[in-house]
This record gives sequence, structure tokens and C-alpha cells, in this order.
Amino acid sequence: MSNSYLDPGTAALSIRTLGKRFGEKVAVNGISLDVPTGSFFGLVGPNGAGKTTALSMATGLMRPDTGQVWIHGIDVWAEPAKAKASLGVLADGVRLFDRLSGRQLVTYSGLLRGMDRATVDTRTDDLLRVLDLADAGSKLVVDYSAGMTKKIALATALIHSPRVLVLDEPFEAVDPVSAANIRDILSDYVAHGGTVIVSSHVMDLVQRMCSHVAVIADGNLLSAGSVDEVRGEMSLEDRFVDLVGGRGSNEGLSWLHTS
Ligand SMILES: Nc1ncnc2c1ncn2[C@@H]1O[C@H](COP(=O)(O)OP(=O)(O)OP(=O)(O)O)[C@@H](O)[C@H]1O
Repeated sequence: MSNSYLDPGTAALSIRTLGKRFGEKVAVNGISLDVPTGSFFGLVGPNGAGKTTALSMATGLMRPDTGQVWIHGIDVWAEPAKAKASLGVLADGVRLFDRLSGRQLVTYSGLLRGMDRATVDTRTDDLLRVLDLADAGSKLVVDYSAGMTKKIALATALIHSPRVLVLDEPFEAVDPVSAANIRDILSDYVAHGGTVIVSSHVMDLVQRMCSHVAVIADGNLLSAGSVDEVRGEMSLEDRFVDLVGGRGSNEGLSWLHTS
């Protein structure tokens, strides 16, 4: 892994020695990482690796124990309002105001960002249409399926056209057609200068979709760079298993045999 870091002013997201512990558990162990502007950046790691914790600290949702984060050169924890103005976040497990309809929730997010009503209405229509939620727009979010909830949360992250999008598991529970639509939206967004950071467990998706990737396990950054740099001659999936280890621990479930 390269140790030459970008200037936090030129990177879309810069992280330095970011750390968090919960009691005895070190969830994120002093990670430093740059996400180049205009990249489609995948963050991968096994369950419990520290992805959600790292992304929560990077987006101003959870205060780090150590380290600093900049979004386009703005210190997230020193100037949170300014940094968050250029950020769209799809957080994992954060509750939405689910007693609003999908349309009301997206509208509320736009108005909260200080956008004018006419622009909010037009963009809300566009987002509901491309995310295949137009018919569900007047339904309460509490009655949405898991995939629909994911998509409406994505709409709230996109409405203000942020410079940087941070999406924790955006494809989880989403059907293949909607996932393809979301991929198209994100690729188009990157082609027009935006930066996307996604966490995912689906290596094949990350290899096809992302330009860059970082692998974390047990709170440590194991590898980061362009997808081709990180995977070398291997598939990203094989490289991931190679870096992270842990295969073979399913031996010995003899009680699971049915014959
Ligand atoms: N609020 C919390 N209190 C205590 N421990 C926590 C808390 N949040 C996370 N952890 C622990 O920190 C570690 C990292 O968790 P985190 O949710 O960041 O992992 P992850 O990589 O996002 O995992 P997954 O892929 O399963 O979603 C885990 O061991 C988890 O149990």
C-alpha cells in the first residue's frame, strides 16, 4: 500500500489516524486513507470490520476518539455544517422519519438543505421515478419493504446534489432492476465529477463498479488503491479472501448432515 497521501484539499475525503474503541473493542484502529475526487470508491471488509464505524465518523455522525477527517478540505469535526453541505449520506441502520410518506420525506430533506420548493418538487418527482417509487410516493415509509426503504433513503441523500456521496450498503435488499438503476445513477454522477464511496460485501459488484477500493479487517486498513492495484492478477474476491483469511472455519458441522 502506498504511504504517499494526497493533500486533504484535493481529495474528496481524507482520513488521518481515525480511531474508535467501544470499551475493550477497537472498532477502528487509526486508519488513514484518501478518496480521490471523481473516484467510485469501494470500502470492503468482513462483518464487524469497522466499515460502518469508520463511515459514521467520516460523515460527522459519530465522534472519533482520535484522528481527523476532511471533505474537500473542510474539517468535518471542526466545521460540521460546512462539511455536511457537500455531503450526501445513506447511513446503515439510522432511523428515518417513517411516519412521513416517501414523497414527504424526500421533500423534507430538500427543504432542510435550504433548497427552494419548486426545485425540491421537480427533483423529488425525478428521484421517485428513477427509483421506481412513483406509485409508492404517498405511502408511509413505515409500510415500505426493506429495499424500498433503502431507495427512499438514497433519494434523501441525493436531493441536494452533493459533491460527495457516502453510501453504506446501498444495494442490500434492493432488487436487481432497482440495483441496476442505482448503479446507472451513481456512474452518471461520477462521470459528471461527483465522488461516490460505497461499502459493500459484494466483491464482484465492487470490482465491476468501482475505480478504487480499500480493504479493512478488524479495524485495520489492509490495502487501498485502484481496484487493479489492489487485486493484482487475482479477482477482487480471491484477493479479499487472501488478505482477510478466515476460510475453512466452517469445518466440523457434522450435525448439519441430513443423511
Ligand atoms: N455502538 C457500539 N457499541 C459497541 N460495539 C460496537 C458499536 N458499534 C460497533 N461496535 C463493534 O465495533 C466493531 C465494528 O463494527 P461495524 O458495525 O463498524 O462493522 P462493519 O464492518 O460495518 O460490519 P458489517 O459488515 O457486519 O455491517 C464490531 O465488533 C462491533 O461489534
